[in-house]
Amino acid sequence: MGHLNCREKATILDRDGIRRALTRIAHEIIEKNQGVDRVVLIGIRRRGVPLALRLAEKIEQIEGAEVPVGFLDITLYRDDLTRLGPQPQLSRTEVPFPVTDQTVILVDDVLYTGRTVRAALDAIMDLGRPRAIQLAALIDRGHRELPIRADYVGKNVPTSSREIISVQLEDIDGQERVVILETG
Ligand SMILES: O=P(O)(O)OC[C@H]1O[C@H](OP(=O)(O)OP(=O)(O)O)[C@H](O)[C@@H]1O
Ligand SMILES: O=c1cc[nH]c(=O)[nH]1
Repeated sequence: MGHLNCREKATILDRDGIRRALTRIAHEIIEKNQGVDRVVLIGIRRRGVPLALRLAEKIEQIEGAEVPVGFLDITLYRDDLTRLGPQPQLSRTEVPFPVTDQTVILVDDVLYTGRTVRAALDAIMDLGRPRAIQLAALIDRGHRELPIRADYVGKNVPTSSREIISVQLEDIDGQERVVILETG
């Protein structure tokens, strides 16, 4: 990733680590929901998308049931971009199934302040009335600014605010790892 003036500090997860974390989360999703009847996955672009697809694949392998996967691009909903004014259109959003009465599992790579998730909740509420919304994050790095927590976490990583978590996935980045970068 193109983070300027960043020093790589440590690898948090390698390829196997990411795979194992997703396998565990897939099992936890099935257990918490007593199966996946009326469960749908929605990945937040960009890296929540391949993560949601991988979870769906694992759930199908474990449970033998297909779980619908949708995608949400919430950039225009972020409450720190209000200078742009109201935007009538969500770009590249695809949720081709009803969310009403479904348990929606939001999937993202990093949970930080919680602002992206708050915006995603707004976007989902605009689509219908889910039975419940749960959150899966590959990395929870702390520093929440809103009362939001994840139901499923790949790895909790205590960070300072000068650090950046960089999730790199084969599908987008050509390699598979999670690293911690130090800025400044
Ligand atoms: O909890 P938050 O403070 O909202 O941070 C988490 C979000 O930040 C990242 O996206 P970012 O906007 O950096 O874009 P990217 O996915 O292109 O890196 C990450 O993918 C999460 O969606
Ligand atoms: O460290 C961070 C914070 C937000 N989003 C990321 O991808 N990394």
